[in-house]
Amino acid sequence: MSFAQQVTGSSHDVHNYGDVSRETIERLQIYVDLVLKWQPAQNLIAPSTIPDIWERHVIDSLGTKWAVPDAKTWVDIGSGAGFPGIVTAILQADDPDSHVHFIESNQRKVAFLRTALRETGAKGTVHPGRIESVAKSWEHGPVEAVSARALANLDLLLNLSEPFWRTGATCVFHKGQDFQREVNEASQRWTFDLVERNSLIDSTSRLLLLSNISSRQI
Ligand SMILES: C[S@@+](CC[C@H](N)C(=O)[O-])C[C@H]1O[C@@H](n2cnc3c(N)ncnc32)[C@H](O)[C@@H]1O
Repeated sequence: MSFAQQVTGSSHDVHNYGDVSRETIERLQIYVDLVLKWQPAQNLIAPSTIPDIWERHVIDSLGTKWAVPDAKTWVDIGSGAGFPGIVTAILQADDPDSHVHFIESNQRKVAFLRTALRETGAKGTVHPGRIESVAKSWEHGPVEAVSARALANLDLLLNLSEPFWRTGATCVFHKGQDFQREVNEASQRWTFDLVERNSLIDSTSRLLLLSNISSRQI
């Protein structure tokens, strides 16, 4: 059975979660088709999640942009196959002032992300390399939000994204059921204002929105 044949959900499922235009649905479909096409060679997502790609990856990623709807400029760190960054870029594809920057160290995923941007018509720039070095030599101005999913614990995420939140970005981090322990640990090194949002697909997971961040070690 091909990967496409394994998929149980469809683009129509997106309508159960929010108001999304026909053009956005079409772009999301192009993106999902591309992930499935590249999956055999690139192993972009965990094979066990392919049947649920719409819910587990696409719909889960919609929550990022919807959590900070006014943010137009984003950095998505450790982008992988583009969840949530490509979904964010697709949601704001019609806004001429919007832009998503992707930072990814794996060259094959960099190639995939560039192809996904081109084929969906979403706006963004892919920065190949490690977050630590790309962020430290950042020359693209401040961004309004920084996103990450399945990358690192909260303490490390705050370290990695410091060059972006220092210039005013709100952090939007997807976190699993261990989120409270991560918040407690990170609170020992950082102060921040925190808003918790339920994940769109899973009542035990959260989207953590952090702002007014500073280090306790001065
Ligand atoms: C587990 S994947 C998650 C990808 C995507 N955010 C998702 O949720 O599907 C983590 C990705 O981050 C990338 N990555 C990990 N550490 C990195 C670093 N220090 N700099 C840049 N990319 C990194 C890996 O190459 C990988 O593609």
